[in-house]
Amino acid sequence: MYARLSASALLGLLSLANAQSAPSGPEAWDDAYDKANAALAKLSQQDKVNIVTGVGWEKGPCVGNTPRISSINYPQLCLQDGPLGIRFGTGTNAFTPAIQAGSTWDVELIRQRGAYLGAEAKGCGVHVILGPAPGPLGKHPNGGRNWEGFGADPYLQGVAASVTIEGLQSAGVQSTVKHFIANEQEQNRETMSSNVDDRSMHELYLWPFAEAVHSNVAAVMCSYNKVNGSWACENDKILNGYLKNELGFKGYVMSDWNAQHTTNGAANNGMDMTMPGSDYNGRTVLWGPQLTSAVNNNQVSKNRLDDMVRRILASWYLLGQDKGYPNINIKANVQSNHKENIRAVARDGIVLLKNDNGILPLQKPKKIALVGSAAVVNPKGINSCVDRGCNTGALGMGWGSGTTEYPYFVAPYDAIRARAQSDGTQISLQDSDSTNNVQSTVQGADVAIVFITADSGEGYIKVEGVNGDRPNLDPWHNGNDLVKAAAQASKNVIVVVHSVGPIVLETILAQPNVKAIVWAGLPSQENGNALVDVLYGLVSPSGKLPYTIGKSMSDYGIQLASGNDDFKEGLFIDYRHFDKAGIAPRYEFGFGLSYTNFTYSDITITSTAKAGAASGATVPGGRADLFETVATVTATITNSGGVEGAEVAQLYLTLPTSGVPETPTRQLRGFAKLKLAPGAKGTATFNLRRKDVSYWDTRTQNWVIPAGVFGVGVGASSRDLRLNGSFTA
Ligand SMILES: OC[C@H]1O[C@@H](O[C@H]2[C@H](O)[C@@H](O)[C@H](O[C@H]3[C@H](O)[C@@H](O)[C@H](O)O[C@@H]3CO)O[C@@H]2CO)[C@H](O)[C@@H](O)[C@@H]1O
Repeated sequence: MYARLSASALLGLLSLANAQSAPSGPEAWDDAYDKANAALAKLSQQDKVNIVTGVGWEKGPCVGNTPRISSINYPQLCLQDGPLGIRFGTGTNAFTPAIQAGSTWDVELIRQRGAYLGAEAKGCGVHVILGPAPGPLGKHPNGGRNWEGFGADPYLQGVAASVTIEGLQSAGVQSTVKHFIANEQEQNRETMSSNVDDRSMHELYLWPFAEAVHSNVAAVMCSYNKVNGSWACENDKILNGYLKNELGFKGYVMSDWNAQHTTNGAANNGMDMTMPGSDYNGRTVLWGPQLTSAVNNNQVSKNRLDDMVRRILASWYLLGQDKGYPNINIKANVQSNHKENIRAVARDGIVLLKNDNGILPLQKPKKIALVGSAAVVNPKGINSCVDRGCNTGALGMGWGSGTTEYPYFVAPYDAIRARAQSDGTQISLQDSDSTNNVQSTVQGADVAIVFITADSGEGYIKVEGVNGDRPNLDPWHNGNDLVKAAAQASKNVIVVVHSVGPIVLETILAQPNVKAIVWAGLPSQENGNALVDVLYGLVSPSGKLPYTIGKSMSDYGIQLASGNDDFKEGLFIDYRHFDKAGIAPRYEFGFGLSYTNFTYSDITITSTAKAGAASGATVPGGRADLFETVATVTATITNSGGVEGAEVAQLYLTLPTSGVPETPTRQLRGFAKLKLAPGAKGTATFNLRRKDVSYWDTRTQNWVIPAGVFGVGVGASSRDLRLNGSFTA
């Protein structure tokens, strides 16, 4: 269980004071279901079919729409992307992408991000926001849509998705967690089968969805791919088996856009709403009149249709959307002060990877050289590429349906120039990626800051030959050569990386004059401001990597599937693979430097964990006792350096080996971010729930706490465990 933290908590709590409280607890649904049942009794069969069928692609104000049902005052329902903002909005913000939010490891900042996005959605009359997206989980370091989620670990994804949903729904908006499930790559996503074993499904891919259901998420979006041979949107095992029965999901399942394949298969196997209701040409419609015929012919039961409608109406009532919800206006001006959260997430997600001789923070240099096209704003305009489908100028997010329009964009050059003016620093700028002029740009500068990028996105857009997933982990635009050229001309090179995911840094690290690497991730509209905050030491960097940076792509031990994917790596993705294979990463999962130092001391462990299987009633998310605390670990963190900073203390658990099938060496099971003044101490508290100390037993189909000794490691990264202890179950 994650621990609550002090960094940003106050800001978050103050800003949420006016928000509605999020629906919580299993009882939250009871009242909603009573209302839904009363409304259902007033509906004709045609009304019911209308509630479950989108009106067709581009036939309404939102990316997804269902018709108004006046007899129960049910509105034209508006479903809109996405995970970081209101797609196609003009008076909205472009929130920081989820991968950057994951990189902050700051629970309250992430919750606030959700609440602010929810407030913007509600202000636009959007009933259903299509996010968050903890699927893909990130098993492929080059997966095109990984940046839409929070990082390559189910626990981190689960915590971040949960608090995002709680934030969104506290604003009165229905949240949709997606893409369900095992949609890990863009290549062939609409034809392939993800063949996943039962244990990996539970311990990796289903985990964040279970946490989302536990947070009472209103909707789940089924994905394009097949799962173990049948389409995700008509897959009885995953929709009825896992989601509705095992996890006790009370909301509704909507299709990804055009992910439905058959009328009856989808209806009879657990899908509840079809989106957008037609294909992109408006020709093929699988529900609507077809569903009516199927019900009239008894191919789909009336009970099943009622169940779909009841789930959709219950979610609408759960969020209180039956009372005074704003009219739909995607163009409403709803930005408020939300850019403060966007800057904070962009800044606190920056990971300092290298800082030789304390070159950072900058101390009023006389002259700075800025090198690279990513230093400046896209010269064609900040929103010139549809769904951000280009990598031109400074990078703020990946591309695809999970993007939104930027209301403004502060590029690194804009923010550094403003700071330089007040410091009296001279700036020379090269806003191209050509190596020819680097020497002259850099000449006479105290430091040269080189900007490099890597981009990816959704497969319906191709950017510079990339069809969504990246073909390699190299920087784009000749980034290695650009850094080399700068390092030949300057003794003090700082590399700033804006990237959707890992880049292989070996060429860059081979340049002795590269003194610092600032992993600035995907900072959205506050790109430059966030960077200046860190470069100049207005804050100490406090982000930690939400994925592993390997020394080569082959070190990840995984390749995109060209046909079906048998998920042969099982549980061993990202750091779990590096640990098992004994491969030293370049920068490990959870790594990040600071301008100060933290020392770890005084670990305490108390446990009531007893070996055995989970039991008890099913609540949203699974059996009730899975969410009960069975062990508590505390550690003292001291800021032993000279400046204020925030540390993300991480807890990794090692299960007993005897009697348990092969399990990763260690797995993240808790984290706490503590903001500490120089000399100050704080306590990181990790509450481990039954689920956190269990494995999925495929034989008994249950979570089991194994008998034996559990290893507990607490530290600054997955490979820097400063305190160790154990407990026995
Ligand atoms: O937006 C809702 C969900 O849609 C999926 O992405 C789709 C995206 O929204 C849509 O704009 C895009 O449409 C293009 C279509 O694929 C292409 O064939 C046609 O030529 O052009 C269309 C317009 O650009 O299709 C996307 C799916 O392929 C997302 O997966 C999901 O996450 C969104 O929430």
